[in-house]
Amino acid sequence: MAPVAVLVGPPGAGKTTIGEAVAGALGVGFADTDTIIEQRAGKPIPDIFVEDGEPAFRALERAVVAETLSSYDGVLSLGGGAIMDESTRKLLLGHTVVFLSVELADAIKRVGLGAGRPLLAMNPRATMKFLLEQRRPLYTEVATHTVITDGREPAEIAVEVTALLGA
Ligand SMILES: Nc1ncnc2c1ncn2[C@@H]1O[C@H](COP(=O)(O)OP(=O)(O)O)[C@@H](O)[C@H]1O
Ligand SMILES: O=C(O)C1=C[C@@H](OP(=O)(O)O)[C@@H](O)[C@H](O)C1
Ligand SMILES: [Mg+2]
Repeated sequence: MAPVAVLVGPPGAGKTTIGEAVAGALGVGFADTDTIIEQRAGKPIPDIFVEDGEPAFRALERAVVAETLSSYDGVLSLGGGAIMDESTRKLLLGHTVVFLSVELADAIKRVGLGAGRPLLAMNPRATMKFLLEQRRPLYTEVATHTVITDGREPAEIAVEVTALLGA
């Protein structure tokens, strides 16, 4: 069993929003690893970062991604930093992976002051700029498809992603 598609990209790319819409269009389930992590931890992501630390979040994330990649058959959205882990990147090989790309201006507009995203809690613009530069090669490495989202409405992006999945 494997997800119909795995969505990756930086915070604000629209992985959660587009993933839900694509799953709806395909008539399949939708899962977001961040939601599963919150359920497992019994608390929201910012609380995990504050109380347990980022390494604890990343360990939980690695386990949840590995599990869902082998057992989930709907559309799966990952958290933006999941691809930082080398073992996760290896596990993505052979999957249909859609990189939703977004540049700094739109990413910042979409995440605002970073509420709910602990990495962006301080200096959201500078942090986002750094994350985009650091991670772009990794998103590209794991992607089988890339969809540009800047200046586009979610509905239009979802139609493009659904079409490239052959549906
Ligand atoms: N193409 C888009 N245009 C404008 N706003 C968007 C777009 N995609 C997502 N958003 C908005 O940006 C915010 C972040 O989207 P989300 O799906 O949570 O992104 P991600 O899961 O990649 O971090 C949400 O408020 C969402 O409604
Ligand atoms: O970029 C990151 O490292 C993170 C992105 C978040 O998910 P989104 O990309 O859905 O915002 C969430 O997993 C966590 O706050 C860490
Ligand atoms: Mg998300």
